[in-house]
Amino acid sequence: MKLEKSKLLENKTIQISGSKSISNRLLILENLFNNIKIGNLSNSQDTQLLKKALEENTEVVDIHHAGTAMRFLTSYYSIQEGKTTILTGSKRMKERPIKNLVTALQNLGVEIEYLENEGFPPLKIEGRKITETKVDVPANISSQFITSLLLIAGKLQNGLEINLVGEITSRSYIEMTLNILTKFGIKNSFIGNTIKVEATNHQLSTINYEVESDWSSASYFYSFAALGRETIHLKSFYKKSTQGDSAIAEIYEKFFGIKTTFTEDEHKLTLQPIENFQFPEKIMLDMNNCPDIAQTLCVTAAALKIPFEISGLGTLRVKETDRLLALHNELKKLGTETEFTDLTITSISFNEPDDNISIKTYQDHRMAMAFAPFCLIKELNIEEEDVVEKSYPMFWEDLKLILTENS
Ligand SMILES: O=C(O)C1=C[C@@H](OP(=O)(O)O)[C@@H](O)[C@H](O)C1
Ligand SMILES: C=C(OP(=O)(O)O)C(=O)O
Repeated sequence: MKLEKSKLLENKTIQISGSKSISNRLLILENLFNNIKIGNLSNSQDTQLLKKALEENTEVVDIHHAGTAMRFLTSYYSIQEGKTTILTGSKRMKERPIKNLVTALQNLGVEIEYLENEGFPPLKIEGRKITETKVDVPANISSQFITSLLLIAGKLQNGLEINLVGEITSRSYIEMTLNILTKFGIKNSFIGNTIKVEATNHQLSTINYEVESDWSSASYFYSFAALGRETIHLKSFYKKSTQGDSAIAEIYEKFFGIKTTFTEDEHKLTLQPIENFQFPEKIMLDMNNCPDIAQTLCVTAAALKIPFEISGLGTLRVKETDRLLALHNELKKLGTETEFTDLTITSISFNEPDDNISIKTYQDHRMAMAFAPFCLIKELNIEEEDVVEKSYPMFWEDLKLILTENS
């Protein structure tokens, strides 16, 4: 996608589709408990793939790049008694770890076989009735393993007690899952490192669940507002969100002077630049709780030439691509040199951007969307633009509503 140097139009409103994370949890629960009417379901490819897999119920399921779908379905198929499922995905999915989840399910009595490499998809899953009640799960690689078990926990004969071992990563996503279980009437507790979910054999009453729009998608508009210094409105969001990425509002107010106000009746956010805002000398931030907005922030900071040191990023290396390496490579083209470890990325220097910038996206939707706001500074090309489909298929269309190609 060739993006000309553009200006941000004033006071435009963007309607963002439902949260991918919430939608994917609801689809699994809907299938297990059948008591929900979902509104504003995510239009992301990941959600569509999960929906299709659940509807078609075939023997071989290819989930492409959808990490949550891969992880959530692993537990889901584990309790489909008497059914054998082969669960596979894209080339990258076969490099994304799943061992901690598979071992937990094996310890609960499920038969799961690795069909290619030990610890990675594809998997052959023999569905079973799980009667065991306790399991240990290392919590430092991906919170999706824990959510996956939590989503089936209420359906197990005796409920489930999960002991989280080690440091807990992406904790906000575990809390989101528990919050949704509570809304469903599935009793749970999270004390210290132990999560307990009660068996839910009784009939649950039907609920209407209106999915809040996706805060990870909203993050790109915070970046546009920070660079373009015009007001943008976003719908449909709630004041108290269950999405950890809603931290973007506080982060962008503190570091980039973008104030968020909320209009209750319209579920609308207004992102308004604070006049004469004094940018910080350095941004130091732990983003372990909101890893999906780390790329957004790094590009905004790079574009504004604000030094940054972002930590808590261990999971970035095993997402759609190695996001730390991808950021390091592509920020260079914007003139920003960085260094990174397994957990951090730090800016070293800011120079002039390249003449002809062409950003590689490494099959990662967030690389494409995070770099797009740089068009407010200089024209650039975003390679393989279709990657945005994974979470935000309308992204390029929506940009047309807020940009004028006019330097
Ligand atoms: O549970 C979820 O919906 C997600 C959890 C996070 O993954 P990790 O726990 O692997 O960091 C996040 O990055 C992903 O986009 C969605
Ligand atoms: C990491 C992501 O997704 P997943 O792990 O579900 O593939 C993401 O959307 O940024």
